[in-house]
Amino acid sequence: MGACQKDFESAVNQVKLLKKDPGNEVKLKLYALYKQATEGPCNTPKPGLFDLINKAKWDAWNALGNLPKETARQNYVDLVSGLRSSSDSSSQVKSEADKKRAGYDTLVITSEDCITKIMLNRPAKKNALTTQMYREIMLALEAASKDDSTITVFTGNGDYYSSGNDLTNFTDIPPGGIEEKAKNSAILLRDFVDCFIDFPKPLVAVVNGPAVGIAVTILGLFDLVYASDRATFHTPFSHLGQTPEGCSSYTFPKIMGPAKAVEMLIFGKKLTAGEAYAQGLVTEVFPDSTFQKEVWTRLKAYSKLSQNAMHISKQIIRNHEKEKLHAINAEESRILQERWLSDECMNAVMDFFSRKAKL
Ligand SMILES: CCCCCCCCCCC/C=C/C(=O)SCCNC(=O)CCNC(=O)[C@H](O)C(C)(C)COP(=O)(O)OP(=O)(O)OC[C@H]1O[C@@H](n2cnc3c(N)ncnc32)[C@H](O)[C@@H]1OP(=O)(O)O
Repeated sequence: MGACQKDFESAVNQVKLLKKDPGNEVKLKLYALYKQATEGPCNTPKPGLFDLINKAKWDAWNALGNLPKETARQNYVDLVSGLRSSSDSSSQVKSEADKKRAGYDTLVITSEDCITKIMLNRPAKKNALTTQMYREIMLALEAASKDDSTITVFTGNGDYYSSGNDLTNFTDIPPGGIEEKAKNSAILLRDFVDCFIDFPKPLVAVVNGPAVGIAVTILGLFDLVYASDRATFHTPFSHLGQTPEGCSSYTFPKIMGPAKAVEMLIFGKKLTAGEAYAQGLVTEVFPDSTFQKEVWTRLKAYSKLSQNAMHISKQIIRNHEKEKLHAINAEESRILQERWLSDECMNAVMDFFSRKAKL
């Protein structure tokens, strides 16, 4: 039986009494279901690119498509009921999420010595990027662009930097179907990459281990890339029926020349850290045993340099290409939206999961 208006109103009140912050993804789901249950399908204008929070809310609501109001009401009540039972059973235990900077479930963000560090934090999944993670990274970049740090650093927790897009993003299909998912994912990808193109402060990647897919391509938009000698750089797009993103169709040929870019982006050649350094993708390689110590000593020294001079220098170096990069990003995202619906891509994703199932 569907939830009645009274159940729904009671669930709305219970949300305000939750003991534990349910995290951004759940809050977005609650928001979207609430709007759908009370107002029906989203038909308000889409917020601007830099209005990140309202845009994330709009995306979440819009993703519900034509879900009937009654179903949204029931889903809201079910979600709140699940949150209440998990919060009751875990209230004694301080969860991992509580220890992190509030509001991020998939990242650990710290600020020290004028450096904001954004650490990808799904080590058991090799820091594969879920849709929640893409959104949290955008929010973290927005916050870092405004905080008083001089430098922003990305790194990964565990043995991987990141294994790229989480392939479960392909299996989590909403009621609107795969076409709608592909459309929304292309918007998400475009917005995600735009945040890197526009990021105003020096952006540093501390590549602690292997990097795959979008975790590699986006490096072309970073200002410094430091790599452990354990790191590798792999863009297996053709193996996955996919095509380059992160503006790499432009930045990689520019950085390493077309011949080497083609080896990586079309043929999926995996580079060692030394090879990536030789091609100009990596600024410097360090032995893994001293990697953290050497890199952070260097970054702490850099972070004391004049903040304004560094930011203005970055604008001078990057600004004249921004428009071009945005156009390339839009085109790469548009092409991928089609690719994701192809049999080649679907079969490659299924292969990954069926190989896992056989192990
Ligand atoms: C309808 C359209 C929706 C699309 C939504 C798209 C949103 C934007 C997309 C932007 C475009 C991005 C493109 C890319 O990034 S392409 C690259 C994608 N990545 C991969 O293909 C890597 C896949 N993973 C692997 O090949 C291996 O896991 C890896 C070599 C990374 C490590 O192997 P190893 O044997 O050492 O470890 P495991 O495989 O056992 O991994 C441990 C657990 O982690 C899970 N895992 C790892 N990586 C991923 C991943 N990328 N996606 C999902 N899951 C991943 C793995 O399954 C293991 O999990 P279990 O312990 O539960 O088995």
